[in-house]
Amino acid sequence: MQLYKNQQLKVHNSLSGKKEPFEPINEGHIGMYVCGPTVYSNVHLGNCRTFMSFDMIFRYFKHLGYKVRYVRNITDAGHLENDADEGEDKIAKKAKLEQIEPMEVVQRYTVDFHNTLQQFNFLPPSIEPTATGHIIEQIEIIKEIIDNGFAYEINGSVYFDVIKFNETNDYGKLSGRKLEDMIANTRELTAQSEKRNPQDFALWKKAEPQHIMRWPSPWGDGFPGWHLECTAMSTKYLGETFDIHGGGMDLKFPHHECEIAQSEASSGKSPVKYWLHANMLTLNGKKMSKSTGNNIYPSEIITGENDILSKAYSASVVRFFMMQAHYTSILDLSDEALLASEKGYYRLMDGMDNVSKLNTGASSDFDVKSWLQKCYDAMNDDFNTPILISQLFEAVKHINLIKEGKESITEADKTLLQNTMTTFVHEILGIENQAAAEDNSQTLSGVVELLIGLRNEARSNKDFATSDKIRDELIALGIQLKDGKDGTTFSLK
Ligand SMILES: Nc1ncnc2c1ncn2[C@@H]1O[C@H](COP(=O)(O)OP(=O)(O)OP(=O)(O)O)[C@@H](O)[C@H]1O
Ligand SMILES: [Zn+2]
Repeated sequence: MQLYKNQQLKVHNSLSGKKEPFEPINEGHIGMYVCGPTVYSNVHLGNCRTFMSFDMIFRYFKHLGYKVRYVRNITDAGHLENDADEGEDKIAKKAKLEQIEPMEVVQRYTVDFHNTLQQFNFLPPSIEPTATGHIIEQIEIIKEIIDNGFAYEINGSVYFDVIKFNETNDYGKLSGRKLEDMIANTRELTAQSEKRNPQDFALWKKAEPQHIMRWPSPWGDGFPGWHLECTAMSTKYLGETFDIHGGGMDLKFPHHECEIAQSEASSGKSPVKYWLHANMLTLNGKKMSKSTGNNIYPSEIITGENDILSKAYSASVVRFFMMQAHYTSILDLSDEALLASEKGYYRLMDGMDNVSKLNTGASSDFDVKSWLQKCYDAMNDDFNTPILISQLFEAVKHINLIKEGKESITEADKTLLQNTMTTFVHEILGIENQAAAEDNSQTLSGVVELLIGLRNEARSNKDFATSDKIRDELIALGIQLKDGKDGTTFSLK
């Protein structure tokens, strides 16, 4: 795709609070980091919404022709139960509860995360680093921050000195908070706290003897602070200053504020040009959240096994529902909203099926080129997917009128319309045609059954060269045949 289409692309930068023209640091290239999940439990639909917003953004950048390096991490250590650097490590706590190794917890929920995202047709990120794989990098950053005078060691732990940092830098510029207000509003330090000030945050925590996830460091055995992990992994793969940092709104403070402070205190540079924040999915008007139990899991929606919704909804319908809201708006999940999305989804898929069957004429009543521009205008206005979808329905309206013979379209416009619909719906919004996918899988089953029949015939004729050839070539295509007493079955590898 030609780069001219992004000339007007604007993105909402949380740092300035404004929509700004998007200009990458290196022409034609984009570095994007998104905070990944802490893998201590199954991802709920709220988590999925944030990752889906950035999947759509990743897809659009790729479509515009950028070379994108998209880094989304896995937090597999160091995320404590609360923001005050107190409480247990979320993963260690779960491991104790289930009487398994912390790394078994990590593996179990990383697999769940990947499976869930695959169901929703996500593209994999370019790099998916883990926090525990980057301990050395984190220790190096802590040393720099200490050397620059912005952190102190106490009792085997290292804390970031927020008050010292704020003397020369602005702590709070992302979240719009003022340190004086934070100090005024903070409760007194608890007696057992070793921090100099309640606003200080942990870069490194000393591991108590019973803490399993521990690494050696210049300050003794311990583990890294959650905020530091993202600084280490983003700068390692994207550089000291990169284009986009994303995450849910709930991470703006303290997590992202601390990331800025850590970078400024180590490299002296502001780490990110554009901070993008996705808004929350709510249920009954409240944020979906693991800790409060106010949530629904994707598998519960797809199977319909839940007490909240009246029926099951497919992953494609759920994705369509999410894309109908702007990524910076709150979205509430309800049966009515999903039912409406389901109707809309099928109307859109029918429209797309009908385009190819349209009769063409000498002129067009539908100005496809200016419609196409409106689709780009919507996406270039801070990825406005609801406006884009209203444009897609505008096209469906014309498709139906052309089908009924009330309007006409030229062959060239029909091709452009068909290609544009496919591009925006499948490639950019990532919405699949569920029925077509099911049809394809039925066709595949039919073809494999036919080959199994031919192989059986060859075997009964003692033509083993042919029967082995069919089996081996299917294996090469990723299809495994299994002979049992009830006949031959197949599975996809
Ligand atoms: N209700 C929600 N809607 C949208 N995004 C959410 C929601 N809840 C969490 N997220 C996002 O999911 C991502 C993964 O976060 P993480 O694994 O740390 O979840 P969490 O904070 O433990 O979840 P929870 O808030 O449910 O306890 C983060 O980017 C976070 O902003
Ligand atoms: Zn992060």
